[in-house]
Amino acid sequence: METYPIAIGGVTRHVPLIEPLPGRRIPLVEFLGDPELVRAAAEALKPLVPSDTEILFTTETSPIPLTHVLAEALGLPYVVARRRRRPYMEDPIIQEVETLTLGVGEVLWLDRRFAEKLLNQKVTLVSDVVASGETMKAMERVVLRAGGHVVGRVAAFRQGNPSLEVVTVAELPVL
Ligand SMILES: Nc1ncnc2[nH]cnc12
Repeated sequence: METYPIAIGGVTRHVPLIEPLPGRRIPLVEFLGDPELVRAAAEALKPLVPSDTEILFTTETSPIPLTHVLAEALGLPYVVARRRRRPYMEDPIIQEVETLTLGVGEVLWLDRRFAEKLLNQKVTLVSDVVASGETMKAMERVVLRAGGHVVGRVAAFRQGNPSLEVVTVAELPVL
């Protein structure tokens, strides 16, 4: 399989090049199962999180370890939006995502007991890769609908030109 070198915080990985849509090849970032890469990215992101942040907000799945390590380093709690409905969810916030970066339509689900943690809180959104920006936009909608305030948006990697302002550490090419 063809690979591409990505680097963040002094750590390099040779990751698969995938073609989610014809004619558009992207390096596939994967934080799951890679504590060294997660730690390097979290260290690099830490100073970029606004200092008035009270809670972090992310989505399944790859950004979870990154957000966990970042939350620990900052001493902050975090909340995770799911990408599927879970049977135990009560009165969840359901938010559509208009994303085609990975070739799939998405929906974010946030159980009410976690939505309540965002109420009146200053929230920073955390992602692994921001490409179109549509996932971040949907995350922002979830926070607003939960009664929180977005004070920051951070992602480890930027790819192309996201449609909203996001602070990132490193750049990924679209090949
Ligand atoms: N290149 C990428 N790797 C992993 N997740 C992504 N989400 C959007 N772009 C991605």
